[in-house]
Amino acid sequence: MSIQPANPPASGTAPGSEPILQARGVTMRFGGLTAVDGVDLDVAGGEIVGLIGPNGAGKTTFFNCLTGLYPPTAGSITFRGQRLAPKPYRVAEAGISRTFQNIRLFPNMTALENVMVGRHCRTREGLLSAIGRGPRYRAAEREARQTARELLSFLDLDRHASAIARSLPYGDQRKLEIARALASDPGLLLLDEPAAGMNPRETLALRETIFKIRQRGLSVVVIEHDMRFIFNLCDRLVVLARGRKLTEGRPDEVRADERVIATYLGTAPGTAEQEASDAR
Ligand SMILES: Nc1ncnc2c1ncn2[C@@H]1O[C@H](COP(=O)(O)OP(=O)(O)OP(=O)(O)O)[C@@H](O)[C@H]1O
Repeated sequence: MSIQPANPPASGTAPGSEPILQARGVTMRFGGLTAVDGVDLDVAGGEIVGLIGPNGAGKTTFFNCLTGLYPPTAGSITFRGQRLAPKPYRVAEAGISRTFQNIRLFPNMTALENVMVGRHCRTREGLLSAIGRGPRYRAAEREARQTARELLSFLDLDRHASAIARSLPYGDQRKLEIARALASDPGLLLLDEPAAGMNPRETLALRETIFKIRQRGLSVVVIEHDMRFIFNLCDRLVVLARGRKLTEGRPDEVRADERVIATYLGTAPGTAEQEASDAR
């Protein structure tokens, strides 16, 4: 008997297919400190992967390497078969987008404008076109606005379209960051502690949102300290400790791994049913 996942990936992008992301031997040294030490990571199309580990394990540094914010000291990153140049705008153009641990919205712009900014790397209009505001510029602007509206609606934020970003409730600001990251039309979304500061109801809604994102055909890698959230979300978990990969596997495998329990978990995370009950 086969067990159907509760939220199967979009058709044609089943986990186990050719990886869209391949990171090999990624290493990042800061002076004498090796923050990330020879980490490999494969992510399949439509897969949701959790990156967990104690504080200082190197999770965010690894994200920073994947997104070109830090050129890794060693190793390579290949996305959709192309080796990535370690430059954030190149990585965004290639189709990897991210959110940050601390919210990085433009606080005094509206929600709609924040998402439109995220569309920028997909518009071809240069400075002269922008100054002249010719027909091509206006068409690109119209397209960006339409995409931004669609994404606000996808994340159930349409009522906030004209609101100034900093005035939004905290959970909605986090969702707005995701909308902005989706505006660049990525194939892979990296979320750095998306549930931080959320209440149980918001966390549960976030899980559903990430499943919906996967249904659009994206792969997602999530860093998160909320163990119940991450164990009930991911197809696969990768555990980092002191910059190295301690282990990886399905949530049930990782949950039972003695080293993970000793290094990080302490006790087993709660079930999806407990999560739903807390949110009520
Ligand atoms: N720019 C930097 N310069 C020097 N050291 C850094 C830098 N960024 C991170 N580190 C160090 O690298 C190590 C890994 O940090 P990192 O933030 O990647 O861990 P993390 O697993 O994301 O932790 P947390 O869960 O607390 O966010 C830490 O010892 C940190 O102090």
